[in-house]
Amino acid sequence: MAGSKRVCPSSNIIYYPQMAPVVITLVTDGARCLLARQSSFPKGLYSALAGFCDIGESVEEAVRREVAEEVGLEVESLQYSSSQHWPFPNSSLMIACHATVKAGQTEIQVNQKELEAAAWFSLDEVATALLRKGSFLQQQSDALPLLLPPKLAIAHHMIKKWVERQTCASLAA
Ligand SMILES: NC(=O)C1=CN([C@@H]2O[C@H](COP(=O)(O)OP(=O)(O)OC[C@H]3O[C@@H](n4cnc5c(N)ncnc54)[C@H](OP(=O)(O)O)[C@@H]3O)[C@@H](O)[C@H]2O)C=CC1
Repeated sequence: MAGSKRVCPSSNIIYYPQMAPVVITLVTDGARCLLARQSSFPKGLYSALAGFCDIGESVEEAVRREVAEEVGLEVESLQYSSSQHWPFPNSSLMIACHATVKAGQTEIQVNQKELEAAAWFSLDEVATALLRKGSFLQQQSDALPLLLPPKLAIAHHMIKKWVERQTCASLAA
């Protein structure tokens, strides 16, 4: 709510709600997109790379740092996509970007402290995963295909946008 604040009745100090900026990046090498998972994710679920911005960083710097830290890749170019308020664990402003790495420099080095796995996925694999019917929770089972974040998450919409762009590009080619 705009203008939210609390005033301490004894000191009159005003406290405004805090919000943490988070960059979330969908990395592509031009043909594939990079998705990653943490061990805390439901089985089979992969998402875009996310991380809290550090103090003093621009969005561009945060994207480049997070991609380098989490998967050891250098971002060649990046483009802002969209944003979302995200209430978990505390209020975050998710800032979504699409990033491209150089075609010849795509070897992933997974940072095991942050991620359980990361991999490149083809347009077919991601498009098929997006089309799967049924709720996200109902899809959890032992033999799992690729699962993607639910529609309420900005990650879902970034992945969908990438599939749409790639599909248009491949039809035009
Ligand atoms: N809406 C969407 O589509 C998606 C949203 N997200 C959200 O993005 C956020 C970041 O993702 P991810 O890095 O994977 O998250 P994690 O929950 O893995 O957080 C990583 C670590 O960042 C540190 N940290 C730095 N600043 C903060 C802060 N202001 N608040 C909390 N922790 C902080 C904490 O480390 P320490 O405890 O060592 O201080 C934390 O454990 C999460 O809130 C996640 O829910 C992620 C993916 C998709």
